[in-house]
Amino acid sequence: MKLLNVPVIDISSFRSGTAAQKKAVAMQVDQACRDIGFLVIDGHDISPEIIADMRKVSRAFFDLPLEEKARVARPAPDVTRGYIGMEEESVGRLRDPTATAGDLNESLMIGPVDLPPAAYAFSEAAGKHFAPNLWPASPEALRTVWSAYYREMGKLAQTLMRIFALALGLDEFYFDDKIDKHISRLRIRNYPAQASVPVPGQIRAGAHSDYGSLTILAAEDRPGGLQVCNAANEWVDVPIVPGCYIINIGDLMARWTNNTWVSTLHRVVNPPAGAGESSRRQSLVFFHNPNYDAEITCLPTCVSKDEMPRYLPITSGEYLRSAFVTTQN
Ligand SMILES: O=C(O)CCC(=O)C(=O)O
Ligand SMILES: [Fe+2]
Repeated sequence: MKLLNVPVIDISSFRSGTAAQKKAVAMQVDQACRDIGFLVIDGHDISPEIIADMRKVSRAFFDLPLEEKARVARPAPDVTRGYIGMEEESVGRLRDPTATAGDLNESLMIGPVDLPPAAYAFSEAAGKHFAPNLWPASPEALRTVWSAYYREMGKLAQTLMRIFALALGLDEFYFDDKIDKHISRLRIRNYPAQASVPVPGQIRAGAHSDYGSLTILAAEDRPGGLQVCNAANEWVDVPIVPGCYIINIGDLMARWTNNTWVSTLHRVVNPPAGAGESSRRQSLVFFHNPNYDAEITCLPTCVSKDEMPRYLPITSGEYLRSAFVTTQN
């Protein structure tokens, strides 16, 4: 029986357990990634303080007047840095070109905070994956807090990729050298309370799947939250468990696994009319992406000898570049 709801998995015994305990965690993760593409993890070691600091400085940024926020506006559609205002993007448009209403959130986004050597980071193949970050002048602490959080997310993503490797029957460290110069993005989304009724079809974030290897999301339990489309084609709420992260795999991981794992559609729905100020919601979203020169070629354990892989090999950087250009997300 396929999982139709998102499971909660404690990964602490992967970090400190025996080989058998690590394998047991990996097997649970494998089932979640095959069946629904989402899991909630407990037992990560990210401190509650850094999450609270992230929430505080990010909220202070979104509370600034629009002119201030616009000083760090995204410089061009294919540069995934900076501020994107309310209704400026529609993440559902790629799958549904009739989804013309803009999403009811605003966001601020950064890329890598520690650069690899210039010859690698600024080569032609690197494209804009190491474009400079646009740091707002206020709040002053944002840069330090966000940089520290980005680094923490990179470490947690490495642990998750090790779990993924075991789950896929590979050596635990299989992905390590493919993610040691990762081109991940950290994006904080602010979903304000809704003072007026949205236009038909307009929601907080339209139905989409993520692009990269995996996403690490700290959500908030507020009216108008995250839903995932399960294997029975029903929208189910993703559980918000205090202190836990929501993890999902992206399209690149599905491709890497030859669709053994699923990158599922998800969306953020509106709060009920009149829900009031308590429906303001903030998401800390870390989109993990492998090194730009990592070859995304069908994993050896995801295809049998007499079968052809479904996809041609492509580099992570080229795959993501074309996804950003298509959707301007
Ligand atoms: O805010 C959320 O809960 C999810 C946001 C999301 O799916 C995304 O940013 O890709
Ligand atoms: Fe998403």
